[in-house]
Amino acid sequence: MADRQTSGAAITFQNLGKSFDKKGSSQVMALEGVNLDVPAGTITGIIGRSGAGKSTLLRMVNGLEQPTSGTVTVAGHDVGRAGAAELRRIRRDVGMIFQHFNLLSSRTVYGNVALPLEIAGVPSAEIKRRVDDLIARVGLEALSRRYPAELSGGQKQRVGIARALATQPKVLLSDEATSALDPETTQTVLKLLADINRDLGLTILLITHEMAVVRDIASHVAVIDGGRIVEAGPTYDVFADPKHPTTRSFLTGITGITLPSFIAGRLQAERPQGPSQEVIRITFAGRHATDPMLARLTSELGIAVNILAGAIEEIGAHPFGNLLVSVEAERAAEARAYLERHELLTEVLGYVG
Ligand SMILES: Nc1ncnc2c1ncn2[C@@H]1O[C@H](COP(=O)(O)OP(=O)(O)OP(=O)(O)O)[C@@H](O)[C@H]1O
Repeated sequence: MADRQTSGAAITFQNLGKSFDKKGSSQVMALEGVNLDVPAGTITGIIGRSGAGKSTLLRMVNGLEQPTSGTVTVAGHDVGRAGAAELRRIRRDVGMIFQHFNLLSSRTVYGNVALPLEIAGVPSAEIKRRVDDLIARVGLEALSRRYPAELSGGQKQRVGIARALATQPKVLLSDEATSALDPETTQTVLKLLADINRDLGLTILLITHEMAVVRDIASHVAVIDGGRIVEAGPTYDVFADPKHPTTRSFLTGITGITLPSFIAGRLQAERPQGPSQEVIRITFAGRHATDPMLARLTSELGIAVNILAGAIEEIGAHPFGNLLVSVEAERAAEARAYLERHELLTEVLGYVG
């Protein structure tokens, strides 16, 4: 994860709004009152559910959409007010990669990466030098004569990344770039993006609906919900102390820990009659992440806790973990209140009789 000194904002959204005309009379407010600084040199993640406004926000950065109100500033340029020539300059400074790669099927790997340079009128010897360099940077030297149809998804995205870097941009926009990839390939592409961020000092603004992507590479995060930024800051701070329900719900599922099948098969949503256990997910973060809270729950309140599954990992060198536990349903509310008082997050998953 990038954790570098930053020098000001690479992108600033100021009081940004965007509405679309809908068929009939009403309007869709895709974005409203968005204020956000994307610090230069960071990898910043924008996370939100489908329809939250992520793509619209991203598309404003390179002028593919115009704001209805407010401004987007990229490296000092007001994108919404830029004339044609200034917009061309901005677009050279802002590369973009896509979920479905958007490669030209009739061009080879080399041809796809060369395209932006051909359009910019770069001399062919210079194009060859730069394209060879870029293809090496993304590890595709052996495949430069292949066509997109002959590549895996991860290889196609590497071509997309090389092409986006061709004009030596200051900012790279990533539109769900790993959403179509399997988990292993996702990791290799995220690692490549992190390397590029570190080596080139490039600012990366990525949109995603997966908190795991944010956890893995973003030093900063903004959570978008219903067209508004509901929470933003350094990733660890947001993970350690999420304020908004949307952030909390994104966080609870990210470790991928699942209940053992003997419990999952018996889990019911309503508390049954008679003695039962409440199954709870506990998210550990912040200053209490490593405290022996469950032992204290038992010794201070006399509530026994059964551990069902768990994992602790690091986010930006800080501990962050999830535990699935069960406690006697009768005393579960008391147990959850105790844990919440000590700044742990709890979520009721169900009951077993
Ligand atoms: N060109 C358009 N015309 C009309 N409405 C639009 C247009 N583009 C987006 N919208 C609407 O704006 C809202 C935000 O859409 P947007 O595509 O930015 O969301 P998103 O968070 O990127 O969603 P997803 O993850 O599904 O791509 C949605 O209600 C969408 O229907």
